Amino acid sequence: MPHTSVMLLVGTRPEAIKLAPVAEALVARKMRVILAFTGQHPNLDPAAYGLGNLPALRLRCRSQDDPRLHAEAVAATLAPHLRGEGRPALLIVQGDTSSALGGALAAEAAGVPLGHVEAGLRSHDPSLPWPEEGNRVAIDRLASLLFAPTADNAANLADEGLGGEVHVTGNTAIDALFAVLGHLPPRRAESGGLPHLLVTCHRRENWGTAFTPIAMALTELARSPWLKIDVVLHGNPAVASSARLLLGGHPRLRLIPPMDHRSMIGAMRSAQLVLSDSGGIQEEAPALGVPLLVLRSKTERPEGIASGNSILVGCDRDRIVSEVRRLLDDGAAYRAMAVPALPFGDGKAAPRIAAIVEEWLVRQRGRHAAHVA
Ligand SMILES: CC(=O)N[C@@H]1[C@@H](OP(=O)(O)OP(=O)(O)OC[C@H]2O[C@@H](n3ccc(=O)[nH]c3=O)[C@H](O)[C@@H]2O)O[C@H](CO)[C@@H](O)[C@@H]1O
Repeated sequence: MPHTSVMLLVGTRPEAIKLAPVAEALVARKMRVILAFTGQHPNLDPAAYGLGNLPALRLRCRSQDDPRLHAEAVAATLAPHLRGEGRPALLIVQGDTSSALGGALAAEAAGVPLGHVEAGLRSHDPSLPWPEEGNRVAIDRLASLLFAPTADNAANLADEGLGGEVHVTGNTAIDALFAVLGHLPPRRAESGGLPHLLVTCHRRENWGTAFTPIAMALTELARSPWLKIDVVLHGNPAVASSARLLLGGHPRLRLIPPMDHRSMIGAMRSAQLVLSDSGGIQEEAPALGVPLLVLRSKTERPEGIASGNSILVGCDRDRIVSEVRRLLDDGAAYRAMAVPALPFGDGKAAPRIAAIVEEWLVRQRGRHAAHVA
């Protein structure tokens, strides 16, 4: 009997956000979906992402200081679930986390075909971001089905001459964004309030002392009494503590606890400018038409820069301060960046992925039947 279920592996908040539309689209095609939560973000609530009603495994792998250990723990804990009766026909992982790498390694060990959502993103520098760039390359090598968000991502995969099938689908982040926008009230016209900066910063390369120049830039900007600055803390206590240490108690810098996705999109939509090192926010900001300054020296998402919605400012204090001031002073430059654009997808990535998976499963069953005959 061929196995018919599709397993989706979820480790972190962005994976839940980006795989929820895929789960919904697979279920809409009457496929059997099972979720596997690795525990990388231990407080992840499936119901908050619309994933509460599907059968789920909880692997409870604690996040580790060394991401390779987490990947190994996920691989070892997941592997038994990929064998025997519960064996899925396909394991789908998303993005570049240690959980996703662990899932890919478990699939390889158990001989379960692997699908990779968000395949082909490359910074072309294994150290930036580390370990994510290496994770992406390793996962793509193991995948049979590679769902590349953009044509550039597919070109990266073609350059590497991989064995799996590559499909350009768009990024499911935009599906998730559109679903959230459908639940938000219409955007209100400018109320004449203070210009508002929204900041997130959590990538490993900006942890600890590396956060200091960013914190100094924010403190310098906060000298302007006409500017409102909100810094959204990350759920990882180690990351949030740097922000608390360097920015806590400042009268004009507000530190906000992590928000649910809907509140986060609402906050982005009402900000003049977003400063962030997040991958997902690089995808969402252009679609919202909110100019974004990317707090990284390299990005695997150049599409947002090419569309004119984002600028790569790195982590230099003076550069961050001067770019923020320039955009707030120069109305024409600001308006040029504030034109909504969809360089990462049209919001229909998940139905495309589900259709490809269904067709692929039919082909696999055909092969199995031919083999048995
Ligand atoms: C190196 C790299 O870039 N890797 C990325 C990394 O994720 P990331 O950098 O995108 O991570 P975050 O910034 O945590 O998540 C972003 C999402 O969270 C929402 N958000 C944010 C703050 C909040 O308070 N509430 C929220 O709801 C926000 O709107 C957005 O949707 O792993 C992903 C999975 O594999 C990969 O796709 C992705 O390459």
